[in-house]
Amino acid sequence: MKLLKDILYGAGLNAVNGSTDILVNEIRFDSRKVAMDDVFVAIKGTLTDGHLYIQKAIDSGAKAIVCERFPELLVNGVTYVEVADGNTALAVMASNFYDNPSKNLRLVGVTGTNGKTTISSLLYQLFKKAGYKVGLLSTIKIMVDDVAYPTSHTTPDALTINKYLGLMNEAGVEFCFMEVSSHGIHQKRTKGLVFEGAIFTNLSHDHLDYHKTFAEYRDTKKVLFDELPKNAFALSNIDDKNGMVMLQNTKARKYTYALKSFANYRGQVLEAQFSGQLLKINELELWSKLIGQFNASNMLAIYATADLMGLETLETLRLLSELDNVDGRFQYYISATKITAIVDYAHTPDALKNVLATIDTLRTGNERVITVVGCGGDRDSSKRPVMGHIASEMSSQAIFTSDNPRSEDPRAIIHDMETGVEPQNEKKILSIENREQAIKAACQMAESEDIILIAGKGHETYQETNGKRIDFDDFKTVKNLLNSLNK
Ligand SMILES: CC(=O)N[C@H]1[C@@H](OP(=O)(O)OP(=O)(O)OC[C@H]2O[C@@H](n3ccc(=O)[nH]c3=O)[C@H](O)[C@@H]2O)O[C@H](CO)[C@@H](O)[C@@H]1O[C@H](C)C(=O)N[C@@H](C)C(=O)N[C@H](CCC(=O)O)C(=O)O
Ligand SMILES: Nc1ncnc2c1ncn2[C@@H]1O[C@H](COP(=O)(O)OP(=O)(O)OP(=O)(O)O)[C@@H](O)[C@H]1O
Ligand SMILES: N[C@H](CCC[C@H](N)C(=O)O)C(=O)O
Ligand SMILES: [Mg+2]
Repeated sequence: MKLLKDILYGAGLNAVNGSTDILVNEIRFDSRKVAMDDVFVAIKGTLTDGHLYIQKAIDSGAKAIVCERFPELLVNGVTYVEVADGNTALAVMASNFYDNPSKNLRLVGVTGTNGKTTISSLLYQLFKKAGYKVGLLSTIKIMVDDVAYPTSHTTPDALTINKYLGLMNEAGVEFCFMEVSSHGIHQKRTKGLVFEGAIFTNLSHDHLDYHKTFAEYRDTKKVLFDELPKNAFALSNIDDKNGMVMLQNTKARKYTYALKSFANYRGQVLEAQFSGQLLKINELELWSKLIGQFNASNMLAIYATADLMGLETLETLRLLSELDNVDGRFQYYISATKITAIVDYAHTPDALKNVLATIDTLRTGNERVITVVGCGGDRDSSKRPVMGHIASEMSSQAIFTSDNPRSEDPRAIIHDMETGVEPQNEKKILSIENREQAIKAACQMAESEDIILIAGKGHETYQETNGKRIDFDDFKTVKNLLNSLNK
């Protein structure tokens, strides 16, 4: 139990009705989860408005309500607190509730369209290898040092974030790396966290269903940098045209990294092969098992962060060369007949283009590239024709299929992808709604030395249709199919 007035410290109160000198049990923002003596925070959402459920929360035992406007009828014995913004109040309250755990961590946030999971997971691995206790909040999982927890979001809600940061405090964790998604920033899930640094990777087409315009999407990401304290570091990829924009208004110390332009941390690919690449970072050389220009950029961001956080240079280079790819990011399997199957989480046009360009640089002869790809339902539909175009243009054969159709008709999603295919590429495409059948068709078509790319789902172990998740794993599926087809 905690005192309501302590939890509310800094939450931006406009008005109070009732006493805040009361003990409350838990903070809840979903009336369906409220129990006796909880405080309920009403949030205006995208589908509904938490203010509609205030009475329900009280009926379930809430003894305090935090909201943006008081209901018409106030219930005796319940404390009502009016705040300017429900999401901000929730984040501040969550931080107070768990004793402001971010203050006791060296916390770094990673934002950008692509590369967040790769960079934060590899930073976690790097600092672990260097002997520290480390935390991670990523799309794939949450790590409290060695203990893994499942997660449903890239950047979870503020209560979940602070709960895990609190567990990290208890476990003696010193460093924590977290992905900061644009939804997370927009919904203030990270508000009030004390960051030691922030990293910007890149910005390309995604989530325009939610943010409406590219400028709004960019400005949302920028908020992470605008809110950094003076002693923090702001590290940005200036190969990206929005890299400098991120640094424009920050009070933090500014650092840049780039493969193509002059920057504090400059990188260059000296040599590339399937098993890895040799990079030059400033005047030093680094071997990386991760390949592709985009991973050279990721390695540069990781090296720079380690440097800014005080890790010793030569030790960093040695440990970086040992790091393995993250699950579902360019994860490959070579079959008995030398067909290479690559599973990659490319679910944006830019990522798909990059991964296909990387595959192209690794081709040594006439190998064919067969791409299996779909686009998510209930997500930005404007990326579908663009991804359809890229897959058909950059592959020898593209098979369009389903990738978490959610509430949408999978055939309609595939149709959206098909509209992006140029007439000259039409003969290169095939549409197979069932993802397993699509992968099977790719395996049947492939011959020795050919490359199969299965894009979009990466580490995911499910296919989501109409709110139901069935087990599905691209990597296991392709491996089993290649074996059972004696390929
Ligand atoms: C679009 C979006 O981001 N939605 C998030 C948002 O939900 P919402 O705005 O839809 O909420 P709502 O359903 O309108 O409800 C409003 C409020 O009423 C409350 N409510 C609702 C019903 C009821 O009976 N009682 C009640 O109290 C809800 O708990 C909520 O507080 O707030 C919820 C709580 O934090 C999130 O779980 C939810 O994520 C949904 C499930 C989601 O799919 N989000 C994705 C798009 C997302 O956030 N993705 C990013 C990654 C993107 C990337 O990296 O590419 C992420 O960080 O994971
Ligand atoms: N720096 C980068 N630039 C462009 N593409 C990248 C970069 N890093 C990774 N990718 C591509 O994007 C895909 C997703 O990478 P990753 O999971 O690291 O991104 P993310 O930002 O965490 O994505 P999400 O928004 O889903 O959390 C990878 O599988 C790869 O194809
Ligand atoms: N973080 C991204 C992941 C997309 C992954 C793809 N497999 C899909 O389901 O659309 C999102 O929630 O939009
Ligand atoms: Mg991620």
